[in-house]
Amino acid sequence: METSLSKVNLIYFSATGNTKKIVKAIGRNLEWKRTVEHNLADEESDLFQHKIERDSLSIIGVPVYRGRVPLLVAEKLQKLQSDGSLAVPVVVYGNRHFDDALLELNDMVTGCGFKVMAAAAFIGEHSYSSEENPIAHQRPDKEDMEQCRSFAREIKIKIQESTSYKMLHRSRLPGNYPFKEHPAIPLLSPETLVDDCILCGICGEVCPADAITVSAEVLTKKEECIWCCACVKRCPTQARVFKNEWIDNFVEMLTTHCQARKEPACFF
Ligand SMILES: Cc1cc2nc3c(=O)[nH]c(=O)nc-3n(C[C@H](O)[C@H](O)[C@H](O)COP(=O)(O)O)c2cc1C
Repeated sequence: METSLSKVNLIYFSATGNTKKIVKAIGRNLEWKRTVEHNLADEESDLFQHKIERDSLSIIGVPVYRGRVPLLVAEKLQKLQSDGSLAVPVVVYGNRHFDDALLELNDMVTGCGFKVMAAAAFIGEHSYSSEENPIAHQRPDKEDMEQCRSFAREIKIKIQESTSYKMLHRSRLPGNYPFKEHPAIPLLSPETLVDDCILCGICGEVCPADAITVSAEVLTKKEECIWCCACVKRCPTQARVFKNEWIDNFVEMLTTHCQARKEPACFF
């Protein structure tokens, strides 16, 4: 690719893998010589140690939680520093809505010193989707991947056509400021069915909030749990379950009202 940009950063948080898939698909289709992946859940990441290179483009992806950027992710994002390098904020939501999340991510990214050239909202399987209650089940799918390709193509054209990079103005993004409040939620977390648990430790490894410790039994710190369901989705014996009245009612609402397929939205 003929451009003065030396590098693409793929920066994401992705508890159940959808955001990662989308960000990587956009990155792949940019076909840059040098592409570096950074997982925001990785505490050791050198991402926070120095400013992002000025001649780089960062695709920054986060999932939508309750119409916002998840609090845990917001804390991490605030530590990023840029000197005016280009960024593309991307949110991934579970076919309900992304509400204020893209506008919020845009504001965070500009607050860190990035210049936003484009943004997008994609759809991924809902964290509470299951075979019995499918919500955006198995998305992103082939069509979503195709949309990642055309989004990347448009970014590429924009970069190749101009050296001054016309920026995306926040007024083009859906969402309202002040952002919707983070609602108060009950102190709940997935539980372990002791008879089915083989103490393999995978739930502890995949938990992005470090809420689970596995030794002679599985211990979950409810106050740390972000309800992401990574432990539920990755448990090899289906021993982790998130079933309670609150979640069951919520899943019923999603299953009833969020079946109509939503499509990705891209902004330039
Ligand atoms: C606590 C929580 C809140 C969520 N809130 C929303 C929401 O407001 N709108 C929506 O459409 N999806 C919502 N989702 C679904 C996720 O955005 C969706 O599953 C996304 O694909 C997860 O991305 P990941 O696989 O990268 O973690 C929520 C999921 C969780 C765990």
